Amino acid sequence: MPFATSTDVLSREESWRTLPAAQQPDWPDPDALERVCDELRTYPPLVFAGECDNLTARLAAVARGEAFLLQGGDCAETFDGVSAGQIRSKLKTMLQMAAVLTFGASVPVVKVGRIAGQYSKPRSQPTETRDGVTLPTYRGDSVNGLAFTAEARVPDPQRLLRMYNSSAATLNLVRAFISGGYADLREVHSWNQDFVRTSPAGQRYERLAEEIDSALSFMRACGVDPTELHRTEFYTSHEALILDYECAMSRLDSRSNDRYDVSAHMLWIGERTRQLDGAHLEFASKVNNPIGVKLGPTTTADEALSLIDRLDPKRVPGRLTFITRMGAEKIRDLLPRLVEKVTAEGAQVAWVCDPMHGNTFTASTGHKTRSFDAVLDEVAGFFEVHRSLGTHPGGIHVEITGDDVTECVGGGHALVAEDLHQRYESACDPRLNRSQSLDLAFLVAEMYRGRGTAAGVRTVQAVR
Ligand SMILES: O=C[C@H](O)[C@H](O)COP(=O)(O)O
Ligand SMILES: C=C(OP(=O)(O)O)C(=O)O
Ligand SMILES: [Mn+2]
Repeated sequence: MPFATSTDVLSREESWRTLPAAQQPDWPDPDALERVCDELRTYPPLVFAGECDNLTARLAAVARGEAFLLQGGDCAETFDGVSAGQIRSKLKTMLQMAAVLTFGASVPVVKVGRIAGQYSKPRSQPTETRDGVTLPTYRGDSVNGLAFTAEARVPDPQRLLRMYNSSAATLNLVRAFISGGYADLREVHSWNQDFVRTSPAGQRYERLAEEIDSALSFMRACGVDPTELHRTEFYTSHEALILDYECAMSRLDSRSNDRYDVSAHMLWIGERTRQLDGAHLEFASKVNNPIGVKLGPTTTADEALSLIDRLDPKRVPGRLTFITRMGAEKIRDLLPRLVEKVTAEGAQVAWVCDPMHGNTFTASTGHKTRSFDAVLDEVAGFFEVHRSLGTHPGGIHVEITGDDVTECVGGGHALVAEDLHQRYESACDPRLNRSQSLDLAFLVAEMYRGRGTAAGVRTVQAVR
């Protein structure tokens, strides 16, 4: 029995409750919330502390420059999205992107989904107005409903139980796919079956899959068929936003007596909740999972150093990942100073680029969107900065889906604003669809190999 569940022990670790917690729901009935949290505290962990430590070790390799992080998935998972088809299609897209990056860039890829727990959303505005009616904003399925009705928008703590159950069901299927052979590299063609004929990205992928096949056949012919090729690791992550939930899901590991948030392998703190004197940092500082922090364009180098002191005082490589999301127009100006100061201080963090959240805009049609070119440009800027400083561009953090949605403009099919209404299905931010995601993976692999400057990669894209 790896975890102690005594509430006496748990209550010692609630120091975050004395600090201001941004972006928390206005739960109408605090007693109902408390009853839900009491119940969550009795539930089994979704992940095991040892798995979190394994991910820390993988992220340490990223920080040392020996591996690349691919972190991706929905902006907001939904309870309705917990179906075999949708889970398989998200996993498939991540596996295809990882195959492209591993083979195309010759680097081990650490795969982390925004999955099995990404149900809570921070928002820019507390309310939303449509046709003169003002209601509280949607804060993710863990809090309230997306439907624009007064009833749906009331925060309901019962949803936190559904978050746990939906996370468990999703994770169960992900684990089954991973251990049952679906993620075996020998399946590299089958992930593409429903895709290859219809899409240039699918056709390009098919050619790469053939090369992987040849390489595997060559290795087998040489008598080498290492089991590592048939085993894949896949980890889960989400934003640690609703602290009552995350705290109720924290447990002591009986092996080490260390505390872990067992709702996911990795947690990150968002741009809107990373205040140095706030509750989210306090909570994250008390759990041993690998932690990410989003760094937006207002982040100062001193803030970055203070974040390291708070979250990684022992300087454990792999513990802390900085996920920068500056915007394509700002990254080349703002990132160098952060990286320089952090590097000079001697802290070994993993640097990862989120090219989505600094590049959101409202299209002429009223849809919240992102342009594939801006996404690509931010990644290119990220590579340029790290290359010029001699530091490691450690990965990408992206909002993607396995479905053929029309949420971001540009990419291989050159979607335009007028296309967005066709399949705009995101509950929150616009995601890259499957073919845009694969396009991105190919271009990132080129940048990683050093062949792709920003301009060069844009030319490759234009002539395809
Ligand atoms: O994904 C995240 C945030 O919730 C989102 O970017 C905020 O979007 P908003 O400006 O629509 O609230
Ligand atoms: C809210 C998000 O990002 P950020 O905190 O960077 O705005 C997100 O990742 O969905
Ligand atoms: Mn988002």
